[in-house]
Formats: sequence, C-alpha cells, structure tokens
Amino acid sequence: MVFHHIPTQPQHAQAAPRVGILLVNLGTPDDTGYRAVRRYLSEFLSDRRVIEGPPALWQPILQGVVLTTRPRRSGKAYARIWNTHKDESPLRTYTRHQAEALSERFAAQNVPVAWGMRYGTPTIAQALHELLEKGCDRVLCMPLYPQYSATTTATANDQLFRALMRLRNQPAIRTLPSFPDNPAFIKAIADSIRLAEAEADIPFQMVVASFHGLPEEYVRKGDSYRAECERTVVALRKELGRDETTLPMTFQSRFGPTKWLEPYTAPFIAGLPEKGITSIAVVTPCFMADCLETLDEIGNEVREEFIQAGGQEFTLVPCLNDTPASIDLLEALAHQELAGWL
Ligand SMILES: C=CC1=C(C)c2cc3[nH]c(cc4nc(cc5[nH]c(cc1n2)c(C)c5CCC(=O)O)C(CCC(=O)O)=C4C)c(C)c3C=C
Ligand SMILES: [Fe+2]
Ligand SMILES: [Fe+2]
Repeated sequence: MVFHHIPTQPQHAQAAPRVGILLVNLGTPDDTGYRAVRRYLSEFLSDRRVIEGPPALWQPILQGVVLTTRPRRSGKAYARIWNTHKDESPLRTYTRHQAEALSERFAAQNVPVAWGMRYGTPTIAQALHELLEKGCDRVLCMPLYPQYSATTTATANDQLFRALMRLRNQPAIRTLPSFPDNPAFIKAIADSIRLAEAEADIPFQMVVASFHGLPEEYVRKGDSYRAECERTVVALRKELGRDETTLPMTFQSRFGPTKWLEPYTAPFIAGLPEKGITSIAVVTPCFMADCLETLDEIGNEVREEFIQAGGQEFTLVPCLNDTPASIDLLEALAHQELAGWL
C-alpha cells in the first residue's frame, strides 16, 4: 500500500488545529457528449450502494445495454439545461457557488471550504487534498442531501473514507447528518414556494412535493429515505397551512423495471387536469441545487405532459441553490456540527 503524504506542518510543531468544510453533491458529466456521459453514468451505476444486485449479473447489462443507449438520451437532456455561459452543468455551477459563498461566511474564522462530487469531477479526494494542503486536520463533510439515503448520503461518506484509506496522516472527520425537518430548511423551502406564488398569475390549487425516487426494495430493507421525505412534507404542510390534498408527496426519476416508491410524479401530475386541477407548482425539496432531474424532467417533460392534459399554470419552484437563504442554512448546519471545534 502506498500512502499519500501531504506535507503540512512540521511534525514537531504543535500547530493549532485547523478546521475545513467539504461540500459533497452527486456529480454530473463533464460535457454532454456520449463519452463523457457514458463515463459518468458508468461510475454512477457501478456504485454498489446505487445498484445493489450482484455485479456478475448487473455489469453485463450495464456495459452491454444501458451504456449503449442511455448516454445519448441523457446527453440530449443535459444539453437542454446546460449552463452554456460556464460550459458546465447547473449542478456543478450551484455547488461551486455554494462553496464560495459559504467560504466567505467562514473567512473570519479561517475555515476553508472545498467541494467535491461523488461521481465525476472534481472528485471528493481532490477536494479533501485541497483542504489538507491548507493544513486542515479536522474536516466536516457535508453531503448536500436533506433526506438520508444509503444511495446518496452513505455513498458520499464512503467515498471520503476511501480517500482517507490512502493517507498516512488522517484528519479527524465529522459528517453532517440529514436535516429533513430542520426548521431553517423548512422555512427556506416554504419561503421559496410563497415567493413563487406571489410571482405567479394565479394562486396554486396544489403544490406537488416531488422527491427523487428509490427502489421500494431498498426502503423495505431499511433505508430511512421514505420516512425522511415524509418528515419534510409533514413539516412543510404545517408551515404552509396545507394538507395531503393541496400538498401531496410524489416520487420522480424512476430507473429500470423494478417497483420504485409511489406515487410516480409524472402520471400523478398528468392526471390532475381531469380532476379540475389546472394551476400547480412543483417543489423538489430533496435537491439542494437545480439539476437535470428538476430543470429537465420536471421543468420540461412533466410540464409538457401537464399542459397537454389540459393544465394551464405550471410553476417549477427553484431549488435553494446559491440564494442567501440557502447559504444561511448551510452556515447554520455547519456551525451546529462544528461545536467544540471552533
Ligand atoms: C439507478 C438508480 C438511482 C438511484 C437509486 C438514485 C437515487 C438518487 N439520486 C438522487 C439525486 C440525483 N440523481 C440524479 C441523476 C440520476 N439518477 C440516476 C439514477 C439513480 N438515482 C441516474 C441514472 C441519473 C443520471 C441522469 C439520467 O441519466 O437520468 C441527479 C442529477 C445529476 C445532474 O447532473 O444534474 C441528482 C441530483 C437522489 C437524491 C437519490 C436518492 C434518493
Ligand atoms: Fe438519481
Ligand atoms: Fe431523470
């Protein structure tokens, strides 16, 4: 085993501890072409926390079938939402902005903030090394997922610990727990809905809270994701004075033939106009930043289906992204987790 040695403080010096923050999100392809999207999807869909079945069965299907067709289709979808100004995906733009803004909030305390992606670049290992080179010996890892899932939160932390396995001198680590009904989080989401409604032509008859889906089997085996999504929705209903009928919970982005969490967002929303519901908003409180799943799947595909079914007003409520409310939330979460370290 070869261990990385990052030259930091001289070994004999008793330097003051230095804290760093590492923001982690899912990741995204480097460009919208077949090869880049294939590389990204291959890394993503080879993660055994994401696809739990035996690799001997899954890898031939993934490499031989899924990765011959899907990269082209997904690449076209990414092209529709691409940040052409920066030539990168919105998820990357927002994650970087979040890190930069959070770093300003912690500048006075001399706490650097780095950001990495679970799949694709910049990698979590690169982000960790950036902090180590700045002399950090204590790192707070913040997976940017409000609701826990083994397929997101746990694999982000796994990847950090894989990078730590290669270090001779490891920093101390804390990881941010999920925050599904944190009052500041709920208030920020509720405010984003209120703002969208104030800007819309007519009031929303319904606000659909759409969460990224998960195979039902993972939840049956104990993944707490569904229960945490429910905690978010229950708190949001309370904050906004809505109920199950005016603020329902749905699940999007189903992948593959197995049963995923229900109800599925797209058919649910396409069925609303025939029930007389023609003015809706969709909010996606499982994402801290707008991405393919919000901007294209909801903002383009689901919107079109709703309008074709007779819907009239469709508002996609933006994710918290790099708004002041979002950075306030990240700052508060970090401060809470850094108790005793700062
Ligand atoms: C195949 C299984 C998948 C599981 C399980 C899964 C869980 C999951 N994902 C997110 C957040 C995001 N997913 C995104 C894209 C995306 N997700 C899957 C598959 C699973 N996700 C795929 C194949 C893709 C790629 C795009 C595509 O080809 O459709 C994204 C967007 C990334 C971007 O670049 O914009 C996010 C964010 C959560 C929160 C979650 C579990 C609850
Ligand atoms: Fe996903
Ligand atoms: Fe999708």
